[in-house]
Amino acid sequence: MLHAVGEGPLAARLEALDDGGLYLEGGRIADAGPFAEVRARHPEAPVRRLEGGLLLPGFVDAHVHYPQTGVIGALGLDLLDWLERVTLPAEARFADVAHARREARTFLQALVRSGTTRALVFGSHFAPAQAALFEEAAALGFPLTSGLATGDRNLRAELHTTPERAYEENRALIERFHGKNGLRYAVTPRFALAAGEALLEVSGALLRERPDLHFQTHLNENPREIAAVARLFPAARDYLDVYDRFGLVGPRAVFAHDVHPNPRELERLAAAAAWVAHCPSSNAFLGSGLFPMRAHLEAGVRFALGSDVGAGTRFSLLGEAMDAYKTQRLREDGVHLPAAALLWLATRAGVAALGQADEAGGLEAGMSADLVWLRPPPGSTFEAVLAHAESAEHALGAAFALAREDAVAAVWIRGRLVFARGMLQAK
Ligand SMILES: Nc1nc2[nH]cnc2c(=O)[nH]1
Ligand SMILES: [Zn+2]
Repeated sequence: MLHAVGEGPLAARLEALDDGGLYLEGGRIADAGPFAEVRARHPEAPVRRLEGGLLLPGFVDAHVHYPQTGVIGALGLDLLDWLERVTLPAEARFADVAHARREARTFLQALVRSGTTRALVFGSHFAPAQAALFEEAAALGFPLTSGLATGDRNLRAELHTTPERAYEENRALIERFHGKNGLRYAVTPRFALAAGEALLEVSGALLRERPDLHFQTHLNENPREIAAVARLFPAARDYLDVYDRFGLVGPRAVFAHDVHPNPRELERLAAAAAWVAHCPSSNAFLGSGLFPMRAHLEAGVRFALGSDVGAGTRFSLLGEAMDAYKTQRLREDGVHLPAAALLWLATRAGVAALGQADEAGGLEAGMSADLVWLRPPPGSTFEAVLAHAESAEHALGAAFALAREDAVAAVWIRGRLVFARGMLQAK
């Protein structure tokens, strides 16, 4: 078993035990260490043996879209055309709540089968569809942070709301779900291109009324998008400033992408202790660009990893970590990311972005028992490489390169088995 420790991606170290043991109590890790020692301290406890493979903390996805599972893989488009031609039509179908509920189940299953045990999820534009997601997450015991996506221009008419309606629907959803059953609410205007001033004002008002809410949106993803935002908000200094003027830039905010920031925006994100969700497979897929990680690190801007499904090409945070690594290899100023940094980004960074760093992200005593057991499918390349791995770094590197959904053997959230290969879902 292994996890990453340390204060940031570049300070991260791996802690690994060949024959480790965890003692679970009330959904938490109550004791951890070498198996023989943990066993000796808890001689009566029932034992579940996990032979082979790697036991890791569950992954945390800091940016993923609930209504977009079905659009993964729509080739050949950049952000604005992809939204108009493929994604917004698919999202319009969530007006049908029966469709939405089926998709909510599929979406949550896709997360857990990929080893994701917590996530910040971009919601649907339809309040009943959003309620269905919260209900399904509560039924599964998935610690979801999410909110109603809102926009009042430049989408499709069916997806548009009004500032008044957005306020009322947000309030009702917050009342029903926030802080209950492990669910948390995030105010979620889609992006500045789709949100008029009054809608952004409503978003700020909701955050002022309830300072324990989270906030998420998109930022600086694509040059055409950035130019359009500048035309819509001529008084704003830059893209981030559009949000800042409405009180939306703070430590509980997560801005997806930020592929093309200017130095002022980086400085402001750092000063506000806001988070960026780096979504490498999406940025490659839509041709949005190569994330300037060094500039974020040098400015002191914190970032986590997001799959950004459906522009992202799979739910696996192992895959996103590999793509983050490759993206840096492709930049002249790229940051070298060792295995410990990638694991830190896939676990500790996401929980910190969600304000849950003390709750999950590692295997130390006191943490929620959110676990993923990777075991190579028999005959797989992952199995062959793992057999040769002589260090935890190499084993983990093989997992980032090769392990995807089919290598996830079992997943626990708060100590409860939520997925085991071969079973639809273990309750
Ligand atoms: N990648 C991505 N960027 C967006 N910007 C606004 N909406 C979206 C979306 O659905 N996906
Ligand atoms: Zn997104």
